Amino acid sequence: MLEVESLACLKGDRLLFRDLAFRLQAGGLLRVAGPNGVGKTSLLRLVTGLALPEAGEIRWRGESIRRAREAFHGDLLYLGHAAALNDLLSPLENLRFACAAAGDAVDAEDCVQALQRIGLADQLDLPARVLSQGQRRRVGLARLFLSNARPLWVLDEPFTALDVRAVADLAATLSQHCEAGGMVMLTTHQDAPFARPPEVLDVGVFAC
Ligand SMILES: Nc1ncnc2c1ncn2[C@@H]1O[C@H](COP(=O)(O)OP(=O)(O)OP(=O)(O)O)[C@@H](O)[C@H]1O
Repeated sequence: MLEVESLACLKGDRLLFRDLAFRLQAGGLLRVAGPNGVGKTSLLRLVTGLALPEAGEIRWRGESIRRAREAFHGDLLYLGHAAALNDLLSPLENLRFACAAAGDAVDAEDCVQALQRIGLADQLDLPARVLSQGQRRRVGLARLFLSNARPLWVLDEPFTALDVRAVADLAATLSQHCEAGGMVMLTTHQDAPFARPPEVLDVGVFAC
């Protein structure tokens, strides 16, 4: 379980939010909501340990993520809002590099299958610089198919630039991960056809 208590976030000299709290249990799907600039991405960066909170505590399986950092990161998949691709490399090379950097032992065939499932069968070997925005987004999302062993998925705007069919497919993939006992925390400004409606955490409620 992911537990967040009394969280406060400082950006520069501005307190974005404080006293933010929530729990995410096995099978849970949490949508982080709120207007532009309220602090949704900032919250995800705190929860993933990429940034430090001004106050508060984040626990994973009952342990502070600061103390149990390695175990936490082994259980976590974080996809940021920008597709971090090397434009000179192909989708296949980018995906293999991302998996290797995260310490996931996946072979080339696994990566090919993941890219085919995400709809990039015809773009496997093109340089990433020629991909459309939606295709770039899909390269990052292909990691979902290689990350079932990681229970906690934290995704920043995963639906951005996807077409209607891809939005539906992604919503189904996230729903399946939750049904299998995983957890998903995501930001999005659009509705998606999840199997069950997500819980909503409105960051605006905690804004300063
Ligand atoms: N150094 C700084 N000083 C003051 N405010 C800052 C500083 N850095 C970032 N901010 C503010 O912190 C907030 C961070 O926004 P964040 O990206 O977390 O918002 P968001 O809710 O994800 O927005 P969006 O919906 O647009 O993606 C923004 O309002 C931004 O202007």
